[in-house]
Amino acid sequence: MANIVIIGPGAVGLSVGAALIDAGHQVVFAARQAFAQLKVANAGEMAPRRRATVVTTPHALAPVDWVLLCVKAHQVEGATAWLNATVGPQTRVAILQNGVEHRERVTPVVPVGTVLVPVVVDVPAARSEPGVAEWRGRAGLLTADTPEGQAFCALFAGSFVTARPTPDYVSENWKKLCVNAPGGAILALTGQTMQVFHQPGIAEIARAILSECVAVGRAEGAELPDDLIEAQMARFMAAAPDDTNSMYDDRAAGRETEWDARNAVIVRKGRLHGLPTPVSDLIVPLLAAQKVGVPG
Ligand SMILES: NC(=O)C1=CN([C@@H]2O[C@H](COP(=O)(O)OP(=O)(O)OC[C@H]3O[C@@H](n4cnc5c(N)ncnc54)[C@H](OP(=O)(O)O)[C@@H]3O)[C@@H](O)[C@H]2O)C=CC1
Ligand SMILES: CC(C)(CO)C(=O)C(=O)O
Repeated sequence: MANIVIIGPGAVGLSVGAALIDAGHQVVFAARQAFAQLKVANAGEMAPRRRATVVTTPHALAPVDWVLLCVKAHQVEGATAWLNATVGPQTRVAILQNGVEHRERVTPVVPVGTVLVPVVVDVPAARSEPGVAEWRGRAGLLTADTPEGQAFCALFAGSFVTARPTPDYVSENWKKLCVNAPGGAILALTGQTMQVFHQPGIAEIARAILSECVAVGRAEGAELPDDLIEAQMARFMAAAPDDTNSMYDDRAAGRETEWDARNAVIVRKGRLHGLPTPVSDLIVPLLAAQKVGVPG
C-alpha cells in the first residue's frame, strides 16, 4: 500500500483516485473545496460507494510516497504550496496532464532532484460537482519504461485503470498531442461539439493543425507514421456528434483553457526547429483572447 496525494480532484484526478482506492492505497485528495464522498463511474454505470479523504489546506499534509499532479497545465504554479507540503526526498511526482512539456512545467516548482513521472492520460472524463466524475469507456495511462514509470503503473494493479510503460514515450506523447491540438482548439473556438468537424472547411483546418503537430513532433524525435494524419482525421469524423473534450468543457464553463500547452507549444517548438506553423500562428492568439469568466 502506498500513501498518495492527488493534487487537483477534477475529472482525471477523481477518476484515477477512485482506481487507486480500489487498488488498496491510502489516497488523500488535495482540494480547494471539500467533499465527503467519491462518486466515480464509467458512463452509464452505478458509482460504487467510496469514502474520500480530502484536505483543503496544505498545512494538513506531510511528504508521501507518491504525488499525482492532476491540475490543468496552466494551474501548476498555483499548486506550489501543495507540492511544498507533500514532496520530500523519497516522494515521486507523477504528472497527469496533456501537452508534451510535463517536465519543463513542473521542474521549477519541486525541489531539485525530485523524481518526475510524466504520464500520457487516455481517460476521457468530466467532473460535474466536487467529488463526482464520470469517465467514458476507457481509462488508460502511459509512462516511459523506466523503473519509476513501472512503479507508477504497478500502483493501478487490480483497478479499472490500465497503466503501462511504453518503450517510446516521446512518440506516444506526441500522438496524444495530435488528438488534443486540433480537437481542443476547434471545439473551444467554435463552442460546438464534435459535429462541427462536418461543417464546411473545419476538417481542413483540423488537418492543417495536425500536419503542423506531426512535423514539429518529428523534429522533436517522435516517430509519427505517415498515415497518422488521415487515421486521426477519420477518428474525428467518426466521433459521436455530441462528443466533447476538456477544452470544450473549460470554454463552456468560462474557464481558462489549455491553449498554451496544447497549441502554443506547436508554435514554440516549431520556431526552435525553423518549421513554419501558419495555422497554429493564427489560432493561438484567438484562443488566448477568449474571455475567462464568460462562458462560450
Ligand atoms: N478531462 C479529460 O477528459 C482529460 C483530461 N486530460 C488532461 O488531464 C489534466 C487534468 O484535466 P481535468 O481533470 O480534465 O481538469 P479539471 O479542470 O477537471 O481538474 C483540475 C482540478 O484541479 C483543481 N485545482 C486547480 N488548481 C488547484 C490548486 N491550486 N489547488 C488545488 N486544486 C486545484 C481544480 O479545482 P477547482 O475545481 O477548484 O477549480 C480541479 O478540481 C489536464 O492537463 C487535461 O488536459 C487528459 C485526458 C483526458
Ligand atoms: C478526452 C480527450 C482525448 C479528448 O481530446 C482529451 O484528452 C481531453 O478532453 O482533454
